[in-house]
Amino acid sequence: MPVFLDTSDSTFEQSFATLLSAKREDSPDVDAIVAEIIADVRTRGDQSLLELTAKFDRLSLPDTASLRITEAEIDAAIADVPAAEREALELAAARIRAYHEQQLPEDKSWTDAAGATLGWRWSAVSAAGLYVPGGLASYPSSVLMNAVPAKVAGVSRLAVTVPTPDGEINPLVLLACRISGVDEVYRVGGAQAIAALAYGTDTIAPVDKITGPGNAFVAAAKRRVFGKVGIDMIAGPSEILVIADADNNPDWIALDLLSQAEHDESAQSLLITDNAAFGQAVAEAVEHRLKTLQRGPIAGASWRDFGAVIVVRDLEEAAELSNRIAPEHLELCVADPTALSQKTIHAGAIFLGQFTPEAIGDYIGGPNHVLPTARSARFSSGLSVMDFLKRTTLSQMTPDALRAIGPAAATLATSERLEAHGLSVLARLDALNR
Ligand SMILES: NC(=O)c1ccc[n+]([C@@H]2O[C@H](COP(=O)([O-])OP(=O)(O)OC[C@H]3O[C@@H](n4cnc5c(N)ncnc54)[C@H](O)[C@@H]3O)[C@@H](O)[C@H]2O)c1
Ligand SMILES: N[C@H](CO)Cc1c[nH]c[nH+]1
Ligand SMILES: [Zn+2]
Repeated sequence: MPVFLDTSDSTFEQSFATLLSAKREDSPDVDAIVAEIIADVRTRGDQSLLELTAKFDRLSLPDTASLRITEAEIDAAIADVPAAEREALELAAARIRAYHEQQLPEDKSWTDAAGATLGWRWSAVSAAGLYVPGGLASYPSSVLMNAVPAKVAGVSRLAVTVPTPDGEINPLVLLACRISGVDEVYRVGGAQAIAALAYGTDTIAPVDKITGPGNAFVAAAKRRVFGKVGIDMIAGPSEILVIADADNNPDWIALDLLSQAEHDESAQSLLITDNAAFGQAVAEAVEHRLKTLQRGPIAGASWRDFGAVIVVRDLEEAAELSNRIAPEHLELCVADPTALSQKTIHAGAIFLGQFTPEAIGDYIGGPNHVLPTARSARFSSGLSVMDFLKRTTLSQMTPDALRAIGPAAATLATSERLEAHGLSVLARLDALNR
């Protein structure tokens, strides 16, 4: 992929199509392994969890009771968390909670002209399961982003599964569980954790909805249990699109692009600018910063590996391209970000103005950082309180309401050749007219 694309070049559409089509599929091998693991957990329950945990996480547990991380173990693990990290996590949780409380929808009920009382009611799923990836890939912030909305929605039982490779766990993950009100934590990972949450074992009671990111085995397992339980989404590699004019600090923009690139070697970081010289300055700043990064998949990499600069004629064209990209994260570093945001309608999350780096949204802003990737922002949204709620419709007829609309129901039932349907209405109408 060339680093620079220009919409006025004749080859632009072809290069842009290549950018859009970059995606990752799970291999059929992974799916076959996952199918076997799920079947084994369904048949052998906790015994299968113990064996798979020993095999994949190199952790031999003495008995099934130790699959659960006890409150005392959590207390011990979080005791030494430095105050600054504890306070930052607490501030993040409070801000995420306050934001998600605003999302709570209202029940509705009204009586229409026929006299029918109609409406709907929201209620939380009874139990939710949250998968937290293990090892270095585990983010305490992601625990908050999943667990807090579940609790705000009113989920009464929230169970977390997290692999503990070689018995190790990030204490901040446990602290985030504690702060956000998680009820149970299990040291189980991979497809076996998803199977246990979906089907239940003697130790892990089944849940109704599973959320949370994970590797290819976790993603394949979530796909397979969907239907038995609800799932949030299958999160792909991170993406960021920055639209910036020349009135920006190239180094700030370079760091924003790198902030998502460092999540994953398949992450994508794009800059759209109406000023070619500014685009060049950002590309140079990226290369410079890359030399100084010590850790992660992009240390030592080149900008060419994960990003591109697209030079456009004007911001109108930038908005059009942005809508075709439908990025997970969209930063608008332009003079009037609000005006531009009204034109950029397909994006998971929008960050307005040069003082709103995307990293604020990852941790502390308040909105959720679990967002649609791989262009799915065209038709879906980030995780929210709504993911843990369902809507039940309500209808109540009076005799007059049944007299008014019942005959039409009976007519439609007859036209669909559903005799009992029609009779269930007509029997009541007969009684009312007697
Ligand atoms: N999108 C996000 O917000 C986000 C956040 C954090 C992590 N992630 C992603 O989560 C993933 C974390 O991956 P991870 O592997 O470190 O942790 P993980 O917890 O997702 O997976 C570990 C588990 O995978 C299973 N596994 C590993 N090899 C296996 C094999 N050969 N056969 C069957 N099962 C096997 C094991 O059960 C192991 O416990 C990464 O892909 C990362 O990008 C995404
Ligand atoms: N940007 C990631 C996916 O949107 C979430 C994250 C967690 N920690 C830091 N960032
Ligand atoms: Zn991030």
